[in-house]
Amino acid sequence: MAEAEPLSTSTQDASRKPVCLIILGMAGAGKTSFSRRLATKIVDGSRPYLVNLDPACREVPFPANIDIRDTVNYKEVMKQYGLGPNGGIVTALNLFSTKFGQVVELIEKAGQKHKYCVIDTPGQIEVFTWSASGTIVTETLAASCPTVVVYVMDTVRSVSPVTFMSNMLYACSILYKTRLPFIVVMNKIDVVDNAYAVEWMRDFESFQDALDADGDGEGGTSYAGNLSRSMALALDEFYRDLKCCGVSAHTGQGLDEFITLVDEAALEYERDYKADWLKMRAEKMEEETKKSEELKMDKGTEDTVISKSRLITEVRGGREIADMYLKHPGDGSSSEDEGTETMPVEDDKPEDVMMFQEFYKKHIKPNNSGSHP
Ligand SMILES: Nc1nc2c(ncn2[C@@H]2O[C@H](COP(=O)(O)OP(=O)(O)OP(=O)(O)O)[C@@H](O)[C@H]2O)c(=O)[nH]1
Repeated sequence: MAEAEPLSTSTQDASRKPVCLIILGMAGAGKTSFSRRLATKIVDGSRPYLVNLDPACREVPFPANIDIRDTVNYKEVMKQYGLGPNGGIVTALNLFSTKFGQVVELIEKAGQKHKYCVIDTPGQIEVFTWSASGTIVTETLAASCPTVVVYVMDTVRSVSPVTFMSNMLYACSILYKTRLPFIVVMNKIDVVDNAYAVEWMRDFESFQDALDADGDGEGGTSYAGNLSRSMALALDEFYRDLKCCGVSAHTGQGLDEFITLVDEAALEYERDYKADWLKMRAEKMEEETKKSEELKMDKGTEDTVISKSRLITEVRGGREIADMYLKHPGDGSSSEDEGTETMPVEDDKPEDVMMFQEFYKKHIKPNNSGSHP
């Protein structure tokens, strides 16, 4: 395997980009606490550049350089568009992602002073991982900076083998979706040592034993237990090259090992992933250019060509497309209205019926062929 160039450590290097760490994990796993802990870590003379992407958090417990809450008021979004909390978070993130190109420019510049950029994401993992905005954010970052996905797992809750398996399946799905270097951070080791989790990953038998021993819990021979058993086999490949370490966001234990893994992952990005990302980006751009050219060719004259900018920014009635996008399907109707369909008003006035019958007699032949007289 080709040796990768080590990353420059000079703080004066204008072309150096920071290593971006996207912090993901299930609600309460400790993403924000871990980000706060990283915020205090000085590496090569600098602390990380910090980005908060959680629009709904009451306060950010670290000095964020970029905070989504400065751009999008999540409560206002909920109020204006009649959304619930989760709809508000998704919409706020969607709005922010339209500006993410500018955010990346700031992050790129930050590379001159900061070696790492830590990006904390919303509490509900699916809001980021399975949303269009999450994909835009991840792809925009990965196309310009070394990017690593950091999956924070709650080591205390994962002592249940079924919960552990749920975490691993989630982590695996994110790894294959993002196709980026990946680190599993087993958090809260000040409460429970993560050795059990490492053993379950390395030794299939020990995980099976844990499931058997969990007979009274969700494991044993229950449906979830059996599913976990078969999944453990499927995940063998995933575990093989997985980078993982135990940390405590509270005490700072394990942070040095984590930084070592991050540096390895950044080299891996340069060596194994960057070329793919650049290729993917070039292909996407080529495809877009081809599509817009095809559209022009298909439509021919200027009159019939749909203006692309008009399509993107405006819809019928002159409303901004963002307004339409933000409009919640439930807006303007109470919950009691759900499921009732408005029937078109029928306008069968007697004079209209007579007119129609006269028209019918005049124009339609008795054999109902529909041909004109
Ligand atoms: N003992 C211990 N508790 C921790 C640690 N990290 C986080 N916690 C606690 O776990 C809880 C959740 O931590 P957060 O940092 O808010 O977790 P999160 O994943 O950001 O949560 P959401 O964004 O709200 O989903 C808090 O009560 C933290 O104090 C740790 O390393 N050790």
